Amino acid sequence: MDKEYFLTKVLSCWSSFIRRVVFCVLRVGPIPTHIAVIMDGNRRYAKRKLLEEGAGHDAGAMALLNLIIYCYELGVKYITAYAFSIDNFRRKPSEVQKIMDLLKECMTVLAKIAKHHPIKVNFAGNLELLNAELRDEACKLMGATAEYSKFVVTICVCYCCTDDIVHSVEESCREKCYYHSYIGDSHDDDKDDDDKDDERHMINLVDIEKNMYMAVTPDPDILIRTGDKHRLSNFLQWQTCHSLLASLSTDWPEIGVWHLVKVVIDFQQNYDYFVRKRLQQL
Ligand SMILES: CC(C)=CCC/C(C)=C/CC/C(C)=C/COP(=O)(O)OP(=O)(O)O
Repeated sequence: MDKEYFLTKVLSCWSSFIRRVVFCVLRVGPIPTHIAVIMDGNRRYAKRKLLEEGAGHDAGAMALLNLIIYCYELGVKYITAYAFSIDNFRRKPSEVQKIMDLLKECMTVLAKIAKHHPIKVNFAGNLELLNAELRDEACKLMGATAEYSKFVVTICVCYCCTDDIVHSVEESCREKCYYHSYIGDSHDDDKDDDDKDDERHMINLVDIEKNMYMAVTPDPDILIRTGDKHRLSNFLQWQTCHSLLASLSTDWPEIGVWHLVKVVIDFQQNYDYFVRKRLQQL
């Protein structure tokens, strides 16, 4: 056997063994239910490594797939990734095309994984903005994995949180208008009935949250942003008001298992806060 191949195999078995041991130890404490990620720093990584720009996105896609596997092994139930914002359409056409090609490749890989593991795949965002072929692929994958619930991967494409809010308010208005025209106005003079009627026509928090693209997942416990930037970039700001923000200086393609471990330890050290906030929301 080739010596180099043998050494790589031994190292990979060893690191997978260490990872499993560390995950066992982490599982003694609370494990976050939902981790969301802003994958920043792909182009800077490519530049630093003297690679073509697209190679940074390739490495970023690989890093995402690895993180999905680590989260699955650790027992995190939901992972959500910001793959492409509506604003990203303003980037160079070649870069937009590169990310769309990677999206297609990721769909193929996730579809293969879902054949052997109960993984549900969601795409959140305005999918109307995708080309028809990608949109069909996305819908097919969502349909094929809809029954699974053990582990949920959500890829945010053509997504912006402000767009999600506007879309949800529009959807809620449509529902209420439908209700209004279907039930009809009450014509009696009873003030109590009128007040109840008004309430039924008003949009409330439950309507808005129910109609958001992200309604398929609970709010994230942790939001990780790489690339040494400390902003939300229009990603899940509605859903992250009580989330732990982990801003990492590493570029996305270099995120690894030890970053995940560190972030989860941070979550465990702040766990009382999350429990308190959750109880207040009930
Ligand atoms: C599912 C899927 C398609 C994932 C793989 C591709 C991937 C990592 C997409 C992220 C795209 C993006 C616009 C990242 C922002 O960082 P940037 O690249 O603009 O980095 P910079 O801050 O260095 O410019």
